[in-house]
Amino acid sequence: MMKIIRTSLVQMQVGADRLKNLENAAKLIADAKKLGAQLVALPECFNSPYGTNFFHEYAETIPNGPTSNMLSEAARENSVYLVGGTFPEIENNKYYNTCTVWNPHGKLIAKFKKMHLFDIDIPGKITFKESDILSPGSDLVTFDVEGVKVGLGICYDLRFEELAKLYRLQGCKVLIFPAAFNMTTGPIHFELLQRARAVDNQLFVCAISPARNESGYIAWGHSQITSPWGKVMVQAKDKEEIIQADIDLTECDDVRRQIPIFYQRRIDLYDTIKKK
Ligand SMILES: NC(=O)CC(=O)C(=O)O
Repeated sequence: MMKIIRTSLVQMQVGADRLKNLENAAKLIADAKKLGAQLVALPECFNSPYGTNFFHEYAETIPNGPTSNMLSEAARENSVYLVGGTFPEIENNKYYNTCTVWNPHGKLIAKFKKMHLFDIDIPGKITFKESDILSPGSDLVTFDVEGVKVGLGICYDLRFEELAKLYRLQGCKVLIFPAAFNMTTGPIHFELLQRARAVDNQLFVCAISPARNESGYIAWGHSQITSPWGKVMVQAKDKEEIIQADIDLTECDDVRRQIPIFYQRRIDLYDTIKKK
C-alpha cells in the first residue's frame, strides 16, 4: 500500500468557452505533474459555467465526448490518477452532475453522480435549484490508488455527514469533493464542513473549487486539503492556483488508534434512544 500520496488540487479559472476550459485544464494537470503530483483533482463544473441554464448545452456522454477524451489523455500522458472534477452528463435522456476518475493509463475507473442536489433558497442572497434539470445519483463510489481507498462526493454532498461516515465504514482514508461553493455559503461553511467531515471520520478531505469568476454564479475558491486531525494542511486563495500536499496515510492509522471513536460508538443505544 502507498504510504504517501502527493496530491494536487487544480483551482482553475472556468469560462464559457468549453474548448478553452479543456485546454487550460490539460495545461494545469501537466503543471501539477511537474510538481510531482501522483493524484490530481479538478473542480466542479470545470468545462462550463455553473448554472442550471448551462447544463443542457454542455452535457456530454461518458466516456465518449471531448471532455472525457481530454481527461483520459491527460491522465495517461502525465501518468497520474486524475479526478476529473465534474461536468454535466447526459445518460438515457437524463442529466447528471458527474465526476469521473481516470487511472495513469487513461482508463476510466470510477464515475460518481452528485447524490444530493443543490436546491437552496436564501432570500436576497442565493437561490439555486439543480433539481430543475438534474437527476440525483444513488450510489457511493470509491476507487483505489495503489491500495488506498478514496471516496467521492460533489459539493453539496459535503453537507451530508451520513455519506462521509458510510465511506469511512467502507474503509476510505481519503474523500475528494469537486465543489463550487458560493460567496454566501463559502466564507462561513466551506472550510468548516471539510474539517468536520475529516475529524468525524478521521480521514483526509480534499475539496476543489473553480477560481473566483466575475459574473453569474461566483465561486468562493479556497480549495483545501484537510488532515484526519481536522487540520487545514493547505488552502488556496480565490485566484487560479495549484495547491499541493503530501498525504501521509500513516496519519489516519495513528489518529484512529489514538482516538478510537469508531470502536467506541454506542450503536447498541442510538436506535433505542431514538425510539423513546
Ligand atoms: N454548489 C453546491 O453544490 C453547494 C454549495 O454551494 C453549498 O452547499 O453551499
